[in-house]
Amino acid sequence: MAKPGRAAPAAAAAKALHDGLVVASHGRHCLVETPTGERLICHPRGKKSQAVVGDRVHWQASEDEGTIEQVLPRRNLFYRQDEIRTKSFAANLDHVLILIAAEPEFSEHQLARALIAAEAERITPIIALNKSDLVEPFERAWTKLAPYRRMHHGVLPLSLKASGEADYASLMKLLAGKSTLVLGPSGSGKSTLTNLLVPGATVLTQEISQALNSGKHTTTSTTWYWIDEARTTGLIDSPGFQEFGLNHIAPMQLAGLMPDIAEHANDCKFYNCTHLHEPGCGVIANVETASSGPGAISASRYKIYGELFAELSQKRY
Ligand SMILES: Nc1nc2c(ncn2[C@@H]2O[C@H](COP(=O)(O)OP(=O)(O)OP(=O)(O)O)[C@@H](O)[C@H]2O)c(=O)[nH]1
Ligand SMILES: [Zn+2]
Repeated sequence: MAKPGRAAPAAAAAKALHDGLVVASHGRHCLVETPTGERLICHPRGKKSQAVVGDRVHWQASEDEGTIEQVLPRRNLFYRQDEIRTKSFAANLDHVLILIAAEPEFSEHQLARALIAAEAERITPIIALNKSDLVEPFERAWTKLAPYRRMHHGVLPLSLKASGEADYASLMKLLAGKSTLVLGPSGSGKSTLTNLLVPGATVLTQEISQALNSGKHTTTSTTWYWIDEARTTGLIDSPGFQEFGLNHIAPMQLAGLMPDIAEHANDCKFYNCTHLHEPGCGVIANVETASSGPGAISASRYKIYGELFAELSQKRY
């Protein structure tokens, strides 16, 4: 039997805290990557501090798996919240890339909601419109996106299937050295994009979800991929773009989170203007009309503002 004094260094080694990055999560299990690139399954310690993809953690070894001892402070957390639950997508993001396509037709509401959620966490949104090879539907979608092309950083046109190489270059200009969450409705080309940027991503995802769920076939969970070998550019894939709940946002915050509306929200007569009906409202005065010039707030964006304001005012606490 080892003398008590001898056991101390081994016990200390087992208790050592290591740095890690959460690269996938399934239920309460996570896949954690070490600074040298090894990956291991970790479980949270107790009920608190559920880690999400993108989290930096301190973990401790326990046999061949690990325990997450601490989730380090996050710089942001991208999530949606409806009446029933909160769903966290990922933490510590530089960008949210919203991928929509000429076909199937995208929902402007959904797009506006995702942009507001990104803005609320100070994450730079990038909008990309895929399938530019489908000329007519692309033209229609491009026109519908006019207010969005003037905001944020414009809209990036893509044709992921037809001109992958050129798209790879234009995407990498924006994404290099950053961590980016990809979101988009079904059929917009998310898998095509992920496989273009990370060849073999689909296979990797299957392996990860099997590891996290003891080999059972599961729906894909949120997964972090490295685009480059040096592991500086991260791409995060996440299922689920429907029902983008914004219950965590107060109605009076909304205008500030919609850049085209925010631009005029300081020109109102009343400091607590809701921009819905007040006289002397800078927003209402700038909503596009038949005779308004460029730079006006689009009627569809103002309508979405009103609908969201009503929805968020009704929420129950
Ligand atoms: N015409 C055209 N089709 C494309 C383009 N990019 C992707 N597609 C097609 O669009 C369909 C959907 O692409 P996916 O990459 O599977 O889309 P997804 O967003 O992953 O879809 P889900 O798996 O349903 O979430 C596929 O049939 C692709 O081949 C493009 O640039 N042009
Ligand atoms: Zn106003």
